[in-house]
Amino acid sequence: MERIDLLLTGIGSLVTPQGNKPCYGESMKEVCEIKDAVIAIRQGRIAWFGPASVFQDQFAGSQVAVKLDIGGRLVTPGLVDPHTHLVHAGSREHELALKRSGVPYLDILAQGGGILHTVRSTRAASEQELYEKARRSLNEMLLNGVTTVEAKSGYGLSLEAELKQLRVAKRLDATHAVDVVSTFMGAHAVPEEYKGRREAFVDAIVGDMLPKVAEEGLAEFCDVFCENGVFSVEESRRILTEAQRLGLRAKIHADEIVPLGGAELAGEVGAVSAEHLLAATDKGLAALAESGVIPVLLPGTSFNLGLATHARARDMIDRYGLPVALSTDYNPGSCPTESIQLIMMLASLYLKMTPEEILTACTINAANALGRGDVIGSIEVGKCADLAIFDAPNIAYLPYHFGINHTYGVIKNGKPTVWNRQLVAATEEEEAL
Ligand SMILES: N=CN[C@@H](CCC(=O)O)C(=O)O
Ligand SMILES: [Zn+2]
Repeated sequence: MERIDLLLTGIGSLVTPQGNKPCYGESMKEVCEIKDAVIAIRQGRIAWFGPASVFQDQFAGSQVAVKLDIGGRLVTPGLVDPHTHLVHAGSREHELALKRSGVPYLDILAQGGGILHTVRSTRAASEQELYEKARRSLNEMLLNGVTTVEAKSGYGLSLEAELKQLRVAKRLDATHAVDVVSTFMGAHAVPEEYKGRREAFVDAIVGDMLPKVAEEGLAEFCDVFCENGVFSVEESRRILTEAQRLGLRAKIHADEIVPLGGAELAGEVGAVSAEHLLAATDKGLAALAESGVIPVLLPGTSFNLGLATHARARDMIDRYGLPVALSTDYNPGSCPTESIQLIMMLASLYLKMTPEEILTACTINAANALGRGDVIGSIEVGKCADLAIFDAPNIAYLPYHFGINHTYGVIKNGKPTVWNRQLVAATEEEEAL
């Protein structure tokens, strides 16, 4: 083999889904496991992986720049978090007592709290303040084994404030080791100045915000909170269709609280993903399956909202053959956690997903929910060398031993960015310069 930049040896167990495409239904269980493995990395990409004995036989004489012994630990693809509200200011712990006393999420929003509280803080914050806060969250995610994350806007709800959020996400993508994929979500709530003038706000999204976001290349996706009292199916259709016309791909916060028909709309417009889906009907799930829409499930949100029901992952996988993905939904209201490992545990507990399905949902299916299945999400020759190293003997151990961080190391584009549980100094390129 040509020169190897980094050789990872002593991998106790390498576990990965296979291929670039989403894994549908039953195939979510079909992960590949190699014990006593080696991964060779060249120019940030995976050059070879397989059993150590085969490496010894075939490439023993290769020139290796750096060799790292993984010490018998578990290696998986870097985890992908495909649904977060990463960039925002402030927090909402003052709403905790209200929430715990049983006031519903949508009532808090209708009273001007919830998302609208975060909109006020985010509008008041400087770009640098937003950047610093989101950077700390990204560090937490990286320490959890995450190497790519999606970030939605939607706490600006005015042209300037939405652009401000999206510019911060773009800057983070350029400066932080974790890749940040941007989604424009101007349709996250109707802002106070448009109270009683919903149509005018949708006009502003379609007429002012979307064209500017597209022109400045600030987002790849467009998302809408399609929910009772937030945006109707008709309004969501109008926004997403216009976004698609401008080259953005569609995502939908669909059927989170009531079965409004968001899943059906996702199928109709050919959305890349439909997210939440707690209340999705059978018709809605069939529509996802027919159109190849990826369901992104967020068990941290139903858990933290104290709901008695969770998304029907078993039906989605077993009956509809859907390619389920998982995500934190990190946001300051319904799910203030950066911990994808907590989500793995909740997916096991509440969604009854197996460890293999959970790994697939957090890697190749999540990568496809971001349109990146060809470059990340599985350990394949030629793909980005994005890897998570866990202090765990096998993948079942991750949801089993809960409430701690199992990450020992993270390799991003072939470089160690977390090692021995610590961020490596050059994780943020800006600071390294
Ligand atoms: N449901 C809508 N949006 C977010 C919550 C945002 C917030 O409460 O600040 C979600 O996905 O859960
Ligand atoms: Zn969300």
